[in-house]
Amino acid sequence: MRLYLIGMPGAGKTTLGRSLAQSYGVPFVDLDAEIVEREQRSISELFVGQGEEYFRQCEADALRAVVARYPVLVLATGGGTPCFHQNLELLLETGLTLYLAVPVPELVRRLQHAASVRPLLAATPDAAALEVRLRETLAARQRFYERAPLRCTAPTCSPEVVRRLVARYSTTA
Ligand SMILES: Nc1ncnc2c1ncn2[C@@H]1O[C@H](COP(=O)(O)OP(=O)(O)OP(=O)(O)O)[C@@H](O)[C@H]1O
Ligand SMILES: O=C(O)C1=C[C@@H](O)[C@@H](O)[C@H](O)C1
Ligand SMILES: [Mg+2]
Repeated sequence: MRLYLIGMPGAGKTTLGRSLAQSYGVPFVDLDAEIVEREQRSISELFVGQGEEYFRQCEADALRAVVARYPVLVLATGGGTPCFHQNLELLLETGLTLYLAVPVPELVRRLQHAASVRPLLAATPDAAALEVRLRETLAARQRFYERAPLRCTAPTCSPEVVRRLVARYSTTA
């Protein structure tokens, strides 16, 4: 089975994805890392140098390549992945998608020292500006994220909790 993690920047897709994959004993792929590998440039270089549209095309291409290569994996998507190029439809058709729902104040706590390396959050000089940016972004993305059949709400999103959710879903679906 392919398990896809979606959610806002800072939701913990990479962190949780890596430990979930380890506990299932299946490959872990981070889509942002995959894009960097394919393009041989950092996410910031792609965003700033080529623009968001170019980045979104790289992201869509990388997603399709990963899905074709791995019948079984845990995939940490990028924060915007489900919102462009029919990527959400692909995720819903080819695997089980879990939305990591984390309240904005918690995202601010996690990201305030790391926003500058995230291009979409780069121009946020302080926590208040970061919070505004995150709220706007979430408002635009929620309708995509909420189509995931599974959702886990912080602070309970441990690998154990997610494994239970997946097991319950798999026996009832
Ligand atoms: N459950 C958690 N509790 C507290 N902090 C966490 C938790 N999960 C992740 N973090 C911290 O939050 C930050 C962001 O986590 P992570 O990089 O996994 O998020 P992400 O969803 O992959 O973000 P992005 O979309 O930017 O790639 C990291 O500093 C990480 O250590
Ligand atoms: O939320 C977003 O749109 C992004 C999140 C990151 O994971 C990267 O995919 C990139 O910085 C864009
Ligand atoms: Mg990540």
